[in-house]
Amino acid sequence: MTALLELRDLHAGYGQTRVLHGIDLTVDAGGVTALLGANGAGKTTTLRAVCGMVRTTGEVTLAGERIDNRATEDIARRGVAHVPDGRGTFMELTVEENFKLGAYVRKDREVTSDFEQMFGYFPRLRQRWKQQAGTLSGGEQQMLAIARALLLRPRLLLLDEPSFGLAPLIVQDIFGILRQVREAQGVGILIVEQNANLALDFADRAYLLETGRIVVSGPAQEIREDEQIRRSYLGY
Ligand SMILES: Nc1ncnc2c1ncn2[C@@H]1O[C@H](COP(=O)(O)OP(=O)(O)OP(=O)(O)O)[C@@H](O)[C@H]1O
Repeated sequence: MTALLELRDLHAGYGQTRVLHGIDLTVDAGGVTALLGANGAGKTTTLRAVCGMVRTTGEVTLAGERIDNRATEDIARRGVAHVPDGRGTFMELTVEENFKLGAYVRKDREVTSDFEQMFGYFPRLRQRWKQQAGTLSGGEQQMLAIARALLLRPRLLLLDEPSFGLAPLIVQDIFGILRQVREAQGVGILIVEQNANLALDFADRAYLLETGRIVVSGPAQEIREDEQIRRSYLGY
């Protein structure tokens, strides 16, 4: 399979604080890669590094093209959509306005049919169309954030803890939809999750990050079935 995203010897940090110390990671085209690790390991920073929100050294390659240290907007135009932790929706705007912002970089006329496609995935968003995003439930906000990212028609979707703070049934719903999206749109996904079980179930490939370094990597299924890895790193 061709690599969609490749990180090679990636270093990143904030000012004097170095957070990532040489990460190698791959997302296959149409594949799902999970990035796991304890609080503060550098998972969010890795996603930020991919979409140009922190300064990096090393290589970030999207479908064979270097994107490291480009502007965030330029990276978005090349097909990278980011659903940050805290959802990244515009809380004071309505669902409709958030949808329109999601599609803002698109110049084609198919946006309206993509709105319909999003309603197919997330019927509740149609019912909440004129509602302010800040007044939606946590699950609806996560759905809106994912829909908004998908309206970019990304090649790569970066998801930062999509299950955070949500009830188990909603989480199941959202992951069910992510599976459909992956099949229907062939989008590659890099997902950060505290819920290792959930992420390993969803992903084909996984990496375990510890204080800015990858300590375990491999097929998600193998990691899920490895009792020693589970006990040492995942705490279950
Ligand atoms: N804007 C920032 N300025 C300075 N340090 C930061 C900033 N953001 C994160 N850090 C530091 O970088 C380190 C890694 O943080 P990061 O958010 O990437 O970890 P994480 O693995 O995503 O953790 P969590 O699961 O808690 O979100 C932490 O020590 C954190 O304090």
